[in-house]
Amino acid sequence: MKKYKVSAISYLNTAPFAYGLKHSPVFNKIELLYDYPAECARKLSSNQVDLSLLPVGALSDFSSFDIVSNYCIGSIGKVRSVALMSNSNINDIKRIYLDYQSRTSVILVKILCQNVWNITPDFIPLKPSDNYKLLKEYEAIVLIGDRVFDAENHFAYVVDLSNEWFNAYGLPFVFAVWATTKRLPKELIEELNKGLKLGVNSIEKAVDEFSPLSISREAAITYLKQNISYTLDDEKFKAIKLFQTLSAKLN
Ligand SMILES: C=C(O[C@@H]1C=C(C(=O)O)C=C[C@H]1O)C(=O)O
Repeated sequence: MKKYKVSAISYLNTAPFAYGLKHSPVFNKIELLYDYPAECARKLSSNQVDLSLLPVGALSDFSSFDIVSNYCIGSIGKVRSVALMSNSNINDIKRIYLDYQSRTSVILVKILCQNVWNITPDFIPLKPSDNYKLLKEYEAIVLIGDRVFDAENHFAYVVDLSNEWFNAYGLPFVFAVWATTKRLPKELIEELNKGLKLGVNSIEKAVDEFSPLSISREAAITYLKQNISYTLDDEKFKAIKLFQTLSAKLN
């Protein structure tokens, strides 16, 4: 039987989903791939996979798609793992390096610069080989995922982008949704969602299976339970809409 290819995010925040899928009947029908978010988007748009945990910032790449789950990678207030880091105050930042792994947070930071902080820095893509420890004064970096757990210790200023969004708009934030460009069987989608549900209810076990874990087991559990919000509810759909409206208005 042909297996459906699924591109999931390789970070700790997706560990519960991966755990749930691996320990459910749906795992016989899928091949689970682990990619960084920008790759999840690229693989879906180039037809290399059937389903992705798709960064919301990449939704505009697709003329049509279906969101197939009421689970997502979201947050309500502080997310911890999506940060603007620098050694100078926000108002003094002249240049922001943008994580090549991200499609959503690199847009979110531009929305915040334009609408909330009122600053106009230059934006420069960060290369995989760049070393964030060499950042100059007046420069900042947006990083996402587990690398933030180490990087945040090297900077005087760490701004949580999801928290800034929450304070400005009073809404949760959605980083990625389960999306497809194909017509997938209803039964597969149902089984997928059962797997995702199992995962969201098995956070401790998901952490124990995830490696390498770059923070303590307790910190990982707290992060997944308190910072990541997995349900895609009406408020989160509102947030996606606002994000899309504001990104269309970027200079
Ligand atoms: C919460 C996070 O959100 C991530 C950020 C994304 C992006 O910026 O494109 C996409 C998916 C999420 O994994 C994180 O990476 O820590």
